[in-house]
Amino acid sequence: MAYMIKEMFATLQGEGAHAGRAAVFCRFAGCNLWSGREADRAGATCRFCDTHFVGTDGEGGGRFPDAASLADAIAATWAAPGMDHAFVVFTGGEPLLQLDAPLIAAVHARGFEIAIETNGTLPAPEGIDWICVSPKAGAPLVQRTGHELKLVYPQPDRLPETVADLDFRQFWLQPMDGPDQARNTEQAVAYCRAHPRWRLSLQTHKLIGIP
Ligand SMILES: C[S@@+](CC[C@H](N)C(=O)[O-])C[C@H]1O[C@@H](n2cnc3c(N)ncnc32)[C@H](O)[C@@H]1O
Ligand SMILES: Nc1nc2[nH]cc(C(=O)O)c2c(=O)[nH]1
Ligand code: SF4
Ligand SMILES: [Mg+2]
Repeated sequence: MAYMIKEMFATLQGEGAHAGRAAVFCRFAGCNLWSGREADRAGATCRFCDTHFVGTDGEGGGRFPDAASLADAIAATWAAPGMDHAFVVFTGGEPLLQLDAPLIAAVHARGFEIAIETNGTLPAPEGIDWICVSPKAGAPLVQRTGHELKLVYPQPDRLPETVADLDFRQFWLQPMDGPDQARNTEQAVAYCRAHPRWRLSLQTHKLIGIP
């Protein structure tokens, strides 16, 4: 099948357990919780999104006709000289609308470890090495296992208590970026101090001005 990619770039993972690690980010176009149009934001299920994911017009984006062509592009974007610790993060938009077994196999064959950032509303296929689920208020949580759970905070209708006992290795609170970012960060710090299962995830790429 063809894959629609908004953008693809080499950077450091900014968030969560792998923060600071070199990675290719492959951002799929489209999401099931928001159209991506500002006019629709107020009526969307997910209203705080910080990302442009409509279309295929970004740096390194495009329509890739098959898994081999997309995996080749990901390998060409990897910026280090060898494939030691090669790492790709599939994100979006919602990557589980498109990520499938042929693409996982093709990217593994080129030497990558595979991570995903997902809203958890769709089941993840087998073979992903690191699953980060970020539950959203008002959306079903289908993918209830994984490696890290990263909750954007605060979401009054998706409290940390409702997901803290799911089968994940690590639990992160990520302050919601936007007009209340400073207050949201204070509240996330307070929550982590009172509930030590939870760690603070800062969006470090934004702090240092890299993509
Ligand atoms: C843009 S989303 C794409 C992947 C997937 N759709 C998801 O929501 O997990 C990537 C990550 O950014 C987080 N995120 C989106 N908007 C944010 C915001 N305003 N502040 C903090 N984190 C945000 C998401 O919760 C998710 O963990
Ligand atoms: N550097 C960097 N780290 C990230 N971690 C998750 C991101 C995302 O948009 O999914 C992201 C991103 O957009 N850039
Ligand atoms: S689910 Fe993810 S990509 Fe979709 S609107 Fe929400 S944060 Fe953005
Ligand atoms: Mg981002």
